[in-house]
Amino acid sequence: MTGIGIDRSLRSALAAAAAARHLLVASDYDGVLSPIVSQPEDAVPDPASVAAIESAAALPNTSAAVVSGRALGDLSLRSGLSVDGPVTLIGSHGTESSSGFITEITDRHRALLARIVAEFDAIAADYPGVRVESKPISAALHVRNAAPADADSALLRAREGAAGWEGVEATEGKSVIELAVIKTSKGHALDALRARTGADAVIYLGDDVTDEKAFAHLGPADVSIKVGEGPTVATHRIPDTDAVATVLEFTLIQRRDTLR
Ligand SMILES: O=P(O)(O)OC[C@H]1O[C@H](O[C@H]2O[C@H](CO)[C@@H](O)[C@H](O)[C@H]2O)[C@H](O)[C@@H](O)[C@@H]1O
Repeated sequence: MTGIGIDRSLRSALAAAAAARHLLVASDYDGVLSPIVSQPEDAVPDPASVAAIESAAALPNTSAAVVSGRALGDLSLRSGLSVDGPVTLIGSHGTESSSGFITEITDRHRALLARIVAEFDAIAADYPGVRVESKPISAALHVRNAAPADADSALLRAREGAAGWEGVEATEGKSVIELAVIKTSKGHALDALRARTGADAVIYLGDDVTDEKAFAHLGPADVSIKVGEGPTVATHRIPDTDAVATVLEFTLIQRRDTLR
């Protein structure tokens, strides 16, 4: 793998990061390791990307992580990566880690989450194809499989209703609105990972709105890579999950060369 398919500026940024004393390779899951599909439970990762991440995590002075909006257990199940394994898994948009919740969940949080789920269930019941995903600190209203007018109405009801309740944090992503009962930030999760690993360079790949918080926490020695279309603060862009595998394999080869 020579990095064919990724542009020269990204190749040289990856090579520079791969020469760091300690490298952290971190990636989003949906839309990055796995293509976007109709049903969340059908999201299967590209085996080449997972193999490259696992191989990176096995190298000296090199750490690897997957940072996802999915619940931690679901992320482990879909990715095939163990919660206790060498690749660190972070779920719930940076709020759940393999060592437990980063923020404590109280009875008030649980009660608010139950109200959100009930509200989402009521919305979903009115629009065929709309479904609710319930997670430890949030609920997601998925509209990908609804007729366009129904999808718009369902999202509007969520925006004008529960999204405005006190203590609720709303995030919109790919055909989804998600309401969380505690503040989430993939950026803070990356900061914590950087501090824990002592990484002096971070490579992060993401495709969605919540990944922008991660990109915003990266500095000049890091490499931020947006996957697909849409506005971004990332400094590099690649088209799809095939290119993700190319980037991860190229990074692995560069890192092995550095360590040789
Ligand atoms: O942070 P990520 O790993 O990208 O997770 C973001 C959300 O991903 C999932 O939903 C998205 O992917 C589904 C499967 O491709 C797709 O059907 C859905 O339309 C997308 O919004 C997941 O279900 C959510 O919990 C994550 O927050």
